[in-house]
Amino acid sequence: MSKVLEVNNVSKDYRDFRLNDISFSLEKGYIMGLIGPNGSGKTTTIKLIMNLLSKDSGEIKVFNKDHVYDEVGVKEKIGFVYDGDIYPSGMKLGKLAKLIAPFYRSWDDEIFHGYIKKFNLNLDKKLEELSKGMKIKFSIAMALAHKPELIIMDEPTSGLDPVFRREFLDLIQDIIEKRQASVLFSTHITSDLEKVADYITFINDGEIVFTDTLCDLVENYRLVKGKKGDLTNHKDILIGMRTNKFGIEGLAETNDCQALIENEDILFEKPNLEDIMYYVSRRD
Ligand SMILES: Nc1ncnc2c1ncn2[C@@H]1O[C@H](COP(=O)(O)OP(=O)(O)OP(=O)(O)O)[C@@H](O)[C@H]1O
Repeated sequence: MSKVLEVNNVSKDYRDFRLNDISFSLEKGYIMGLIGPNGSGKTTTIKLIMNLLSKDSGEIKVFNKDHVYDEVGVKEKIGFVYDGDIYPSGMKLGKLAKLIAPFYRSWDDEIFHGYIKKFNLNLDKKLEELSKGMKIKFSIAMALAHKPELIIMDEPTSGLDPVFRREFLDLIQDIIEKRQASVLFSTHITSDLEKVADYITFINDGEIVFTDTLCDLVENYRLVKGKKGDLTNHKDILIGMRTNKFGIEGLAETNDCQALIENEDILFEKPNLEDIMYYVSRRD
C-alpha cells in the first residue's frame, strides 16, 4: 500500500507548549481522524503539514515528497478545509473562486458549481456575510473542486447542522470510494469518526497516545464497572477511573481484564471513542 502522508518525529516548540516528536502515517484510500482534548496539538499538527507553520525538527512527506521542498506540487494535490479564515473576507465568493482556480491545474468549474448548488451557497455574497457553517461549506466546495488526492480538514464538521453533517460524511466516503482519495481530519465529534474513520490518531498534550485502526482501538479497551471494594484492589490496571453512586467505572486494556474476569460482579463493556478519549486523557 502506498503512503500519502508521513509525519516522522516532528517537533514544534511554543513558549508554553511542545508538540513532541510525533509520528504517524496515512495510506491511500483511507480516512484518519485526529482527536485529542482542547490545546493538545491537532491544529498545530495540521498547520505543520500544510507548511503554515515551520517545524523545529523531523520530516513530513506528502506523496513521498518533502512538504516544503515540493510545496507547490504537493499542495496541488491537497484539498484543505480550515475552520479559520484563509480567504479575504470582503470578497464575493464567485470572485474568490475565479482568483484561486488558476492556481490548480485540475480545477473543475463544473464540480465547483455543482457543490455551490448542492450546498445552497450564493456566489454574489461576500465571505463576511456568511454564517460559520456556510463558510465551512464554501471551504469544502473550494477544497473539492480541484479533485484532491488528499483531503486535510481541521474541525470541518463542528459548525455544520446534523443533517448536513451526515450528508457531508456520505460525500467524503463517496469521494474515497470513487477516487481512492485519502482524508485526515481533526474533530471533537467522535461519533462522526465512528461512522467513517478507518484510523484514529490521538494526541494528548503534544504527544501521540496512539495511532491505530478504529477496529483495533475499540477491541483493545474495555469499560470496567464494579463496586468500590471489587475494583479498588485493581486500580493499577485501570487507565483513569471515576466514582459515582453505583461504584467505580474505568477503562482497562482488554488483555488486563483477565485478572478481573472471575469476579461476577464486575461488568465489561465495549467503549466508544469518547470513553477511550475521556479516560486516556485523564490517565494521570
Ligand atoms: N501561535 C502560537 N503561539 C504560541 N502558542 C500557540 C500558538 N498556537 C497555538 N499555541 C498553543 O499550542 C497548543 C496547541 O494548540 P492547538 O491549536 O494545536 O490545539 P488543538 O488540539 O487544535 O486544540 P482545540 O481542540 O482547542 O482546537 C495550545 O497550548 C496553544 O495555546
